[in-house]
Amino acid sequence: MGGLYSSEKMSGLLAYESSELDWCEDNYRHSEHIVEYFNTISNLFFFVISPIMLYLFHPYARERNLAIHLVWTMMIFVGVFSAYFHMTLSFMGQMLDELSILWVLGLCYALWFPRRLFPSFIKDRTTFSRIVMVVTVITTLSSFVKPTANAYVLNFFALHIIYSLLLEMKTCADQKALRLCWSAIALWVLAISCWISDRFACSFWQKLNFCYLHGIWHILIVIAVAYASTLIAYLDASYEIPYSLPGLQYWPSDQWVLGLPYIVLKGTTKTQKRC
Ligand SMILES: CCCCCCCC/C=C\CCCCCCCC(=O)N[C@@H](CO)[C@H](O)/C=C/CCCCCCCCCCCCC
Ligand SMILES: [Ca+2]
Ligand SMILES: [Zn+2]
Repeated sequence: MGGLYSSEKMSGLLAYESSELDWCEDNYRHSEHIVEYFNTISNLFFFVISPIMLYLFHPYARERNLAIHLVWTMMIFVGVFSAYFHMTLSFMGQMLDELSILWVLGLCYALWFPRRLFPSFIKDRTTFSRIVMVVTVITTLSSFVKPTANAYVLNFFALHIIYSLLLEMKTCADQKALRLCWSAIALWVLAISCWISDRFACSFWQKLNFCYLHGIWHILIVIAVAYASTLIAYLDASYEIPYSLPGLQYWPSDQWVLGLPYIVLKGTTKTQKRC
C-alpha cells in the first residue's frame, strides 16, 4: 500500500505539466510529445558550446586544476535537464534544471571566486570551498520549500557575479579583458531581458505571435556564461599562475567579432601578474 502510494507520488512529480511554471511558448504547438518545442530544442546550444569550451579550457585547466573541466561538463547536464523540463514541464524537470544550475554556480564560486574578496574570517580557498559546499547543500534542501522562487534566487547570483567582476576589473587596464567583460555583461542584459519579458509580458508577445523569448534566453545565457567564465578564469590565471603568461584569444579566429573566447598560455617562466 505504502509502496503504491509512493510510486503514485513519484509519477505525479514526473507527470507532464506538473510544474507550476509554464513559459510563454504555446504548449504542444509543434508536437504532441514535446510541450514547448522551441524552448526544448534551443538547448542544443548547450550541447554544441559546452564541448568546444571544454576543449578551449584544456591548457588552462591542465596548468591550474583539472577540476575546472567539471564546469563545462556540468553545463552539458544543465542542457539535458533544461531540455527535459521544457519537453515535459514536469516538477521533476523543473527541480533538475534549477538544481543543476545551482551546483554549477557553487562549483564556479568554489573554483574562481577571487581570494581578495573572501570575507576576512576565511583564510584559504579550501575553507571557502567547504563553506560554499555547505551553503549549496542548504540551498538545495530549501529549494523544495517554495519552488516558484528558485529561478529568482538563481538570477540574483548573476547580479552578485557582475558586482564582483566589476570590483575586479576596476584595477585592470588590459583592453582585451575589458572588452570581454563588457561583451559578457551586454549578453547577460539581453538574456535577462528575454527571460523577464517572457515571464511578465507574455500576453504582449502572444499578440505579436512571437513567443520564443525563453528559447532565445537559453542561447544568449550559454554564450554569456562562456564569455564570463573565460574572463573570470583569465583573471584567476593572471593572479594564481602568472608565470604562464595568460592571454585572451577568440575561436575560431581572433579577427572575428563573434567567437568564443579562450585563454592561451604563452610562457612557463615566473613573471609579474597583469590585472
Ligand atoms: C565566480 C563565479 C563565476 C561564475 C561564472 C558563470 C557561472 C554560470 C553558472 C551557471 C550557468 C547557468 C545556465 C543557465 C541555464 C538556463 C536554463 C533555464 O532556462 N532555466 C530556466 C527554466 O527553464 C530557469 O527559470 C532559469 C533560472 C535562472 C538561472 C540563472 C543563472 C545565472 C547565470 C549566471 C550567469 C552569469 C553571467 C554573468 C555575465 C557577466
Ligand atoms: Ca507554455
Ligand atoms: Zn528554460
